[in-house]
Amino acid sequence: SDKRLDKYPGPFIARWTTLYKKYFETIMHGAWVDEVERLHRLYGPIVRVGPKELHFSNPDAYNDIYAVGSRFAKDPDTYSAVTSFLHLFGVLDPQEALTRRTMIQPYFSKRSVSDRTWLVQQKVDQYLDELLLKHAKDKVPVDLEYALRPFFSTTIATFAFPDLEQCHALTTSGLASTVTDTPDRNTIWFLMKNLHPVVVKILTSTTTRISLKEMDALEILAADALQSFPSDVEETNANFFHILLKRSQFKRPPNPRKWLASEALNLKFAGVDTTANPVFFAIRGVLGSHKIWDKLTNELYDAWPDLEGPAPDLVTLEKLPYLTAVIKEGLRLSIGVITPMNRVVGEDTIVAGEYIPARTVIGMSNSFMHLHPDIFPEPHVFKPERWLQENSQKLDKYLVVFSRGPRSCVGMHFAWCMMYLLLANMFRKLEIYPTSADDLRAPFHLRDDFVSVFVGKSVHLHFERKQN
Ligand code: HEM
Repeated sequence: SDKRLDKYPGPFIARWTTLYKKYFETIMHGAWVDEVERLHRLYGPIVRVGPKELHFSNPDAYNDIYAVGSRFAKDPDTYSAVTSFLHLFGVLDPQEALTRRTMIQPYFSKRSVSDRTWLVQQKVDQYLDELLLKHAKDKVPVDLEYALRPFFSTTIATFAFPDLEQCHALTTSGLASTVTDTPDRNTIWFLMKNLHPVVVKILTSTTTRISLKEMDALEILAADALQSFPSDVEETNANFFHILLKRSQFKRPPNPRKWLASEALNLKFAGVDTTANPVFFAIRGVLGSHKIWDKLTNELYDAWPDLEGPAPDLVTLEKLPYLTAVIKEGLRLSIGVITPMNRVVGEDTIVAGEYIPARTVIGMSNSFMHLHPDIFPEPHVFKPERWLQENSQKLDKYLVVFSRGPRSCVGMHFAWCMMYLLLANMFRKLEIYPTSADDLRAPFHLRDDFVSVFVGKSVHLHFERKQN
């Protein structure tokens, strides 16, 4: 036990062992954040939740821990499931991460996303056609909880590799499609974090099998890119690997083929569940209230009166206030990464006005921001209107779904682009028929598996094409 932290209140057992936390993470199926909430009600705004670990609940602490200027490293224990991978997300050291982010960011910049929006629109069109074909009124309804993930998985892969079909080695080996495939659920984080790797491999055999095949495919793509580097491909036509290689010319991580493949695999790990969850909450919330549903469809109708004409571009959609509020509300309720993204204090420091000694592990779950009843009254209710009041802009600083600062999400603009296009097209082009209105308003719970997992009644839908 670390005596320097004795002044912070918390359960006695947590002073001595991390098993207290592990018990809630694993045996209690991801109930750690629920327990932390209970502890804050009992002990106040700073709780000692482990021998070296403090959790904060006051919104002021969030900026101190995560925002611009934060120089804390990621906590090796929290991220142990990913530190053996070669991708950026698994990098703990802030300096190393800074260098690695400059290699990846250009591909996901606002400009680059705007240049590649047509790829997303193409995927949205294909996806809606598929929904209409498979889930028309006389067919089985779609289970929305599972139906969104494949869309994001294919769209992310296509966005990263628009030229996938031109890789001869992949198309002839039949491996090309594994890049766009997705396992049912992307992660079993706490299993990966807390069990021996061999046991994990056996237990997660489906995920592992698909990921391994996908890794093979990505390594072939990587070898291709390495062979043709330096390439004369223009930036707008470049794939993710071309940009990574260009930006890492002078200092490249060792084993470039494996590094590139790992970086690409992580895009799905980082981008599929995280984006599918808010879209699920947005659709569920809109369909759950006729008032909200009407407002959204009217706004979309005004922006896109003639369905025969082209879909509105991203810039137009970004200016639609109600659609934007619907997405923000989806993001807020989904929480994003729900687990406290723990950081290690390098030198003695001040957080939320308190002196914190070096080597302390500190963190704050996004849920303490997104579900704060003083900031978001009736926090569990889907209310786009809360983002549309006078002074609502001040709420934006409490929406921390992409986290903040030097380790915040690099795929943020791309995620917004996918959410705008999918939701606008879905609600403008499709008549949507939920099979049960009650299911849309049933209580739900969020399980912590790093990214939040919805536990509640799913949403089942039929579709028809709107005539105009
Ligand atoms: C709404 C959807 C998304 C949410 C809520 C989200 C949220 C986050 C959060 C909270 C982090 C920081 C994690 C941490 O510190 O442990 C993060 C990192 C990251 N995200 Fe996202 N993300 C989303 C979509 C995406 C997409 C679509 C991509 C790319 C395809 C992406 C790529 C990444 C990468 C590469 C990192 C690692 C950054 C680093 O380690 O410095 N994300 N994301």
